[in-house]
Amino acid sequence: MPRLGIHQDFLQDLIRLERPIQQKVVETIFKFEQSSHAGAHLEKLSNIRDERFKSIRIDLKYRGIVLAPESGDEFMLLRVDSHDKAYEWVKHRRVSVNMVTGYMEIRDDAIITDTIEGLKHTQGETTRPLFDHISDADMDRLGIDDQMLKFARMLTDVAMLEALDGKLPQIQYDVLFGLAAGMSPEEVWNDVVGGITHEAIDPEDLVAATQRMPHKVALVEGPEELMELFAKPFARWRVYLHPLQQEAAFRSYSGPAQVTGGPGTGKTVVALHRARHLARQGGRVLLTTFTTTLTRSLAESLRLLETDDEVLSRIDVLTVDQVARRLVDRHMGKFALLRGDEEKEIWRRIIRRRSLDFTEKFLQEEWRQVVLAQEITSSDAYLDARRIGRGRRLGPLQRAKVWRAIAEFEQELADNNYRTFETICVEARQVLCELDARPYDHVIVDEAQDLHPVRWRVLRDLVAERPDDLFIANDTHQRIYDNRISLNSVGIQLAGRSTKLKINYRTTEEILSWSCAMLAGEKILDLTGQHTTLTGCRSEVHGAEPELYGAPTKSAELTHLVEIVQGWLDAGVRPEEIGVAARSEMLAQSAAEALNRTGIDAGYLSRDKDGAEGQVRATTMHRMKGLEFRCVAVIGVGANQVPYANAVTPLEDDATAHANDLQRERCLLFVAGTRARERLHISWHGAPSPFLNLASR
Ligand SMILES: Nc1ncnc2c1ncn2[C@@H]1O[C@H](COP(=O)(O)OP(=O)(O)OP(=O)(O)O)[C@@H](O)[C@H]1O
Repeated sequence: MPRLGIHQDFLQDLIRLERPIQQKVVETIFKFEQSSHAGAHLEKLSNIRDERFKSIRIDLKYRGIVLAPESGDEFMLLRVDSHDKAYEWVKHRRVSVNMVTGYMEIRDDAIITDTIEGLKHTQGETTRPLFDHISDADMDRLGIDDQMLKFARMLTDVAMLEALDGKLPQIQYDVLFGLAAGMSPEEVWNDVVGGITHEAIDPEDLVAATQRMPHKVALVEGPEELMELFAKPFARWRVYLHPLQQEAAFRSYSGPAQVTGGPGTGKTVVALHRARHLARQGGRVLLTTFTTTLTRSLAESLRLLETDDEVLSRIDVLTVDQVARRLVDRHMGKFALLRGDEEKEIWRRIIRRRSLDFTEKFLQEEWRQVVLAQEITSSDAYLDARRIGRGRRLGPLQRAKVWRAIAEFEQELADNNYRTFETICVEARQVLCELDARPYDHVIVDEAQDLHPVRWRVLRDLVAERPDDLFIANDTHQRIYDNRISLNSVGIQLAGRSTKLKINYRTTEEILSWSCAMLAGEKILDLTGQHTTLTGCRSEVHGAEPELYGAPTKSAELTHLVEIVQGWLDAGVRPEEIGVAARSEMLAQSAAEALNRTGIDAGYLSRDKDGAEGQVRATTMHRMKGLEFRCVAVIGVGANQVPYANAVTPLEDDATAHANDLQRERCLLFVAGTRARERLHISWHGAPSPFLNLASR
């Protein structure tokens, strides 16, 4: 039976077709696949450059362009358009096989030849060629063929290259784009070309070329799946993975491994595919992340990816705290969870009783960031402990006083059978030590950059040390809490098992580069303690520049927000595709109220509550982490709100902590901005945040 696949590079055009035409495309594809003789559906085209292109009738007016190899049953749908436009598109197109990657490529031959001719006449002596630092040998090694080399050598600026996007063979375009963006040939090789085929390449064998690139061709299973692909283009990740994503998700690792990459590069997608892959092989998998909001979103995506209940039943999607709590509940009996306000009250009592010159926030953090993080259980160990980034310096006497306060706090927890999330984790490890077998075969962690060391230790103990035990998706540029750890310190050695993704699939290049500028110059460390950067992280989609707006007052800012959101809704964006983020809960709630007052249905996203269908989502910047929206408004980005003064240690108390806190606030704004797929609106009242000046410089 013939099969008609869809090439990913052309899917976007199919998605833009009107719904009734999409429906007819679906019917055509399935009629084609059910026929015993595919040729009967295909029509020969005259006066075209490459006769392997055929046409298929969609209806009276529309035609599809199909690539039909000389032999075999695998066909590929490339384009659907009105009769004349479809013909115009295919007239000068040529298909070839790249002699380095072995992949099939399609180009508009006429436009490339004409451009080369045109450039011959316009070239000045003084303009420096764009690629004069790249040798022919490197170009050849990266798969640039003769025609493209001629073209590349004539370019003097990247805009000339971008003008031909969609007309050039896609991977060669990406190679040139990467080199023009300053990537070295090695980086381009690793990131774009992604490997070399060791088979002999036959330039005429399109079937073999197509088989080498399964990630580029979707063979959809049935009409429903295809219609869904059209309706939810952002679910494309289910069928197409970049070769690096593919490699990271399906490889077998000899121990813990990680996938890193800037925002929107598909780390969560890799984590989801890996969870399914390991569960399909029979493993018990924990897919875990930071917040319950994120576990709900992961569970939803997982159900899109896998429909087999038996496979799904082998994957638990839980936060680390939920897993730890289950273990402690089951094996240690009931306890009372200490609420945040109750904990503060205990610290306050201790401070009063002991007449201490510390705030309850300081003691709380000292307990979490030093004592629990380093598993300190004695006064001597605390006196010797490293307190990097803890703000206020403590002399020996003060340390002794703090330790007494902490010991009293821990005693009070024990006496009253109280637990905090962190102490539950500590006890969960004791439970795990005594179990005969570990509960999971594989643990997959998403948004791992923010986990506290006590949670990392639980994760380490949930699975025995074995191949494919831990898989960690993270981006430390998006670290928004105070947990700077090195994995080595919690017994997790990556030993180079690491993949870095660079193509952003979520955000436009305009939004991405604006957001990245906010972190320029910041020294960010990865989970192994090495310096990491966002260099090379890029998007291939372009759109509007982020909009910035300063209002005189908070109420004027909210009025403007309502207008912006209304504008997006009027343009056809669905309410749940709009996110509003603020630094404080209060402002995010005010935004939801302001929208509701004008008749726009908006809901506040909290720990326990997602927004409902048909509602604009408003929430804190923290809670935006890991989510995405078509349009995002980040509000309250004023000098008095971002950075948030209470979250920043004064410079005079501790310069390191001060710098760390400022960096974290910057990362927070970066996270909020990079949630936007198409439109980003940033506003403030009063003076703008100093971070914005830096970002727009
Ligand atoms: N191979 C792909 N093809 C098409 N879309 C993709 C692909 N990989 C990821 N995406 C889409 O890109 C967006 C971002 O993916 P994902 O959330 O996995 O990125 P991330 O790296 O985890 O992001 P962040 O760190 O910012 O939370 C999603 O809409 C996802 O569906």
